[in-house]
Amino acid sequence: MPQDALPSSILHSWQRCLGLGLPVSGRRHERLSDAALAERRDANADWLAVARPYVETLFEQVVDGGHVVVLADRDGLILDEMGNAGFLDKAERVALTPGMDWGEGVRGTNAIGTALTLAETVRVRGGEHYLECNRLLSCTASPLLDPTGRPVGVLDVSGAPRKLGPDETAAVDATARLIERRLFDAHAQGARVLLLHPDPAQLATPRAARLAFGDDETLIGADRAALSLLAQGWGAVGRARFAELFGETLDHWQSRAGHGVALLAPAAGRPLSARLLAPARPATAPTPAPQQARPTSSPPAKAPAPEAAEADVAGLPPALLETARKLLEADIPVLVLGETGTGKDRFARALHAASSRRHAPFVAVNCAAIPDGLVEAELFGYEEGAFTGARRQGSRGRLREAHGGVLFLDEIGDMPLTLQARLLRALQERVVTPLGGGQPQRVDVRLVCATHRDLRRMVDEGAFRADLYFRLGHYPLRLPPLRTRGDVAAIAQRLLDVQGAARRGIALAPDLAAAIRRYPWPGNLRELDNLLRTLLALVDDGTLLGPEHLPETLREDMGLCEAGAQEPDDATAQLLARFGGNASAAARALGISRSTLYRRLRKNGR
Ligand SMILES: Nc1ncnc2c1ncn2[C@@H]1O[C@H](COP(=O)(O)OP(=O)(O)OP(=O)(O)O)[C@@H](O)[C@H]1O
Repeated sequence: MPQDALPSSILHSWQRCLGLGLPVSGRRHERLSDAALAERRDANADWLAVARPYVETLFEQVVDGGHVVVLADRDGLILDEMGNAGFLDKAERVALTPGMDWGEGVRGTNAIGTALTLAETVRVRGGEHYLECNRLLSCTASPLLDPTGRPVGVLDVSGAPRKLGPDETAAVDATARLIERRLFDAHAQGARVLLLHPDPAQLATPRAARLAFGDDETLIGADRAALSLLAQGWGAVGRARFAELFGETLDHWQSRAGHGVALLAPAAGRPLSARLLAPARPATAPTPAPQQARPTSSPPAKAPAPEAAEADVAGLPPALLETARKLLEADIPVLVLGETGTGKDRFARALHAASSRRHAPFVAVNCAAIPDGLVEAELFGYEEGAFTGARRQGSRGRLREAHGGVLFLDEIGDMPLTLQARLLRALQERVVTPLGGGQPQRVDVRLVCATHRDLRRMVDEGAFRADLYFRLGHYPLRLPPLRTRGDVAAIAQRLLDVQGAARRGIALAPDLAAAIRRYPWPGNLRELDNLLRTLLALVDDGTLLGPEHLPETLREDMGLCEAGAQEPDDATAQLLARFGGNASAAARALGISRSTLYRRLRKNGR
């Protein structure tokens, strides 16, 4: 064999097949009976349910009619296949169909079997297949590992050799990693999850590596990126303690870092930025065996701040929260700008939870919700009998209530002009004098303000005091509208997960995910979050959320109504009728996604 004529991975695979005495003409292999195949699918039901929605998306992305997308189990037995009818026929001829075994020892060098043997993404083109009959295929497969490093199955895209471009490998690999991420999330429920990356700005992106730790600080799950950052192998999972990996206990690190970004120094490798995710629900780690019980001297794990978890799912760069935290700690007022519903209030609470003042009060005042005449009394307090209607014993005022903690002035743009001067004075002098002539009181508050208004324009128009604006707006932070926060469907998926959708077997169908990506979300996170909460309240466990679950008004706004209005052609109408009008079931029977079915209906109906 001339050097470099073949990738070494293929050459070694050929040598393994030769060693097994496999004839290149192949042997006959029986298809598994329907009953046995159903049993194998049952045994793999958990990860198949996670993987299937991603397979549909991959199918839509890469498949041009000449390909199939395949899911096989960890032995290489094909469980599921999705493809265009024309190519399915071809696949059938080479037995690339459910119930057939594509392990390397049976079917020679091929993407499914060889990817499982090597535990890495593999591309096998045409003549690189060991069996002659498979040389009409070009395939890319990536093994799916659970967070302990155990292969659960394999994802494969196969087609005619000419039709596969270099992109397939990247798409298959990326989809496999997404599926593994979901397997990790399911596995790590209730555990402490650590995000890691050399660059802190990447911690909020899918590039962040992940580790999960059990109650006794043992590593119970990891992804490949995390292990490679720590120069560890899969053997560390289930064995290594946090302290062995990082030289201090997790409880200790957590008491220092909370849920903010902080540096961690791995025993091997360079320092990394890290952040602890707050679990979505109270930890339910298995009860430790008595001899493993945590020593009573170690500090108890801190209850996670729910606000921190919520800020995390909103697709905000963590650098934003970190910048705000630094301003707050330096006693510089934090001004948060953003359209309505972008999460300014939540952000302010997350900031408090991430700050050194998290155990001191967080006092929120909505300046737009208090009648003009009462804002002053509300903020500064009053002495007994200061004005008609005042409470007998007077009031301390919200500024003093926030003493030692954080005062959050929401809708600061709605504060009456007259009061702005008084607020400015209080901020400068750090003293408040209650209405009705009480003693001046010193206050120590850190200030966070928010508004959806354009304060600078208000200053130009004389509706907001310039001196107060310059006092508050040293470094305004703008929360981006939802439509510009990257993949809105991924944010929706995470919101669903936080609300327990995964536990109930509820997932987003690809066509709803696509509609969510297209829609501009004028009400931002409020609109998306409320919609998802409502859908979760309405649907049964195990539902694949599709456009049909949306309220009609939103379907119209999202432009999703026309498909139903078309006249389907006879054949498709009959098929739909056979499935009682259930488009999902009809699409599944055809091995296509529902949106492809609708597209086909529209085309044929015209
Ligand atoms: N980080 C988040 N995670 C999940 N949901 C969020 C998040 N931030 C905001 N939301 C959703 O949006 C709603 C509104 O959030 P919030 O009150 O913080 O927004 P806002 O920008 O202050 O709105 P407004 O300008 O109208 O006062 C919340 O009740 C919640 O449903």
